[in-house]
Amino acid sequence: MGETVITARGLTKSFKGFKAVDGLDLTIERGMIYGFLGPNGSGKTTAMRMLTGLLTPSAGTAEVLGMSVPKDAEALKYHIGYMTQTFSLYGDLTVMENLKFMAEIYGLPRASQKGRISELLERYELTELAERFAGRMSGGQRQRLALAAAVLHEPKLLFLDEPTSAVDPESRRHFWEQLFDLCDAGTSIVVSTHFMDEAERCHRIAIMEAGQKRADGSPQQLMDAMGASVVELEGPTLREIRRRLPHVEGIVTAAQLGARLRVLVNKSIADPVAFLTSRSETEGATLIEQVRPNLEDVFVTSTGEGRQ
Ligand SMILES: Nc1ncnc2c1ncn2[C@@H]1O[C@H](COP(=O)(O)OP(=O)(O)OP(=O)(O)O)[C@@H](O)[C@H]1O
Repeated sequence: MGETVITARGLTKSFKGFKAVDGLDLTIERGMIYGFLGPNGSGKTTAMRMLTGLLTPSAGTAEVLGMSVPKDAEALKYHIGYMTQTFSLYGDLTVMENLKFMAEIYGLPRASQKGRISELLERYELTELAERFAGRMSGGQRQRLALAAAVLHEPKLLFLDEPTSAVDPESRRHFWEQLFDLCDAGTSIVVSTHFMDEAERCHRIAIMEAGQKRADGSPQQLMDAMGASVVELEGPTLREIRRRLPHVEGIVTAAQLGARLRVLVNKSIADPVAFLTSRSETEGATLIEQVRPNLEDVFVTSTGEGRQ
């Protein structure tokens, strides 16, 4: 096993008796992009805020970069970067002023500030925008500025809370390339998302639901270990089949995707295609074939909708 950057045991946060994060165990290794995948309210932000030392856990322990949080939060802040869900820089300061301000906050030596800021302006395509007020920038530009600010002090560990929720797919792809560059240069990254395609890019993910971790592993491991087979059906009567199937024992879920019905069949059924073909509920189907699982299937089988 590699060096560990985060270890959490039983991490819990209650707000007036409501457990936003409930007994979270985590082991995150260095050099990894680790994703929290979960719907709104599943506890991703709360977990991150505890791991950055900003929020005191109600129970459990966490060690981040060898420091105990929240006790060592002050020292930890110089070694981590945190990009929050909402833009946290100053709209009425320019790009340059924002970065200079952050450089002061992080205590970057004056002599190296200028060089580091120009390097980041260049890397994140902000040089031309240096005098623009941050409040006047597009979603994608703001996101690049927020990332530049979060890595100004060359943190060893970077937390990104739903970083691409407000940007278009092209900017999102570009942003992920930048994350892989950072990762390649030795930065470990923890990122939260509710996008499946984004989670699929992570080296490892935790699937979160109602404050608890439902699954943990690489996307491939999770797909391989899934407790269901995936079968797709075609035919003119898909909506009827869709209505009938959920009542059949052994069917986990059925959902239409374009011209196909995607059906998750419990792994206990050895030949899912033969099983579905023999059922009267699939009458009218012109094609029944097994396909490869994707992360959304894993998500469905490990969260409330599909858990047995
Ligand atoms: N300060 C707080 N006081 C009370 N309840 C809170 C507080 N912070 C979070 N919660 C609740 O805890 C739950 C988890 O919230 P959290 O923001 O961690 O989820 P999330 O997965 O990050 O979702 P989102 O994407 O919406 O931020 C939610 O039900 C939320 O309303």
